Amino acid sequence: MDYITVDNLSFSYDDEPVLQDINFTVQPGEFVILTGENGAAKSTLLKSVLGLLKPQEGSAAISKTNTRGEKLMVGYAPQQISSFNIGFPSKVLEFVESGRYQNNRWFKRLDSEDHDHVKKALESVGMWDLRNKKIGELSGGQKQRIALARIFATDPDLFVLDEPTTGMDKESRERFYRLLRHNSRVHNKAILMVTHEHEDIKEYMDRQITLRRKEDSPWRCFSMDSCSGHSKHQH
Ligand SMILES: Nc1ncnc2c1ncn2[C@@H]1O[C@H](COP(=O)(O)OP(=O)(O)OP(=O)(O)O)[C@@H](O)[C@H]1O
Repeated sequence: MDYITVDNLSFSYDDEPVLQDINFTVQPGEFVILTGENGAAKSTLLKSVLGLLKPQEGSAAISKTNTRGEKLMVGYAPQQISSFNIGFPSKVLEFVESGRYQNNRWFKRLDSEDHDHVKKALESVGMWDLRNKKIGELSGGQKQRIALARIFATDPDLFVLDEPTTGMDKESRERFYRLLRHNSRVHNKAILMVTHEHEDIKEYMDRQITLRRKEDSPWRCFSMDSCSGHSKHQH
């Protein structure tokens, strides 16, 4: 079963072709990174996968159900997620807890398991100690971390993350990658993450998809290994 299926996708902005003939799949349990230089249309590809942009040719689809036959939940972190403004709830802990409520599967009073989950999510981004802070008092980088913690708290089946570690130091990044790897290997989640830091991530990820182009043509998947849709990943 594939959580993401991209099939011969081509996309243009106002007749300006940016992506051509993209093919790949992402399966549950896989941690896949998407790389390419600035302007390689990585964000455009993520938005096409999510259905926020409609490709002119081909298709991108997300499975409607997870491996247990339930509605598949997606956790999306767009670029510059830290620029969000929040009215209520205003405290870090409440904000992350609200992610736990948002998921319909958890539409009940939060129990100790939920509180554990929220605590782990905040610890994973190094923000547990600041749980009682008001969001308005946080720096941009701290807002980014709690936004990611909230996504973890919703417990999605599929993570779609656009440069989530921007501004994090190496130690924080590695802690974040470890958490993603744990989510994919142990909990069978799928991860598609745009990143520039492909050196220190190599030991954590399963597969890398790179967008490159030849001369003036639009961006394409580079490397048939990662773009052919056949994963080497074993469950
Ligand atoms: N809404 C838009 N309208 C027109 N062109 C756009 C739009 N959004 C992006 N582009 C152009 O499409 C190309 C791909 O942009 P995109 O943001 O997807 O690339 P990216 O690989 O995510 O870049 P970066 O690494 O800098 O974040 C760029 O040339 C960009 O200028």
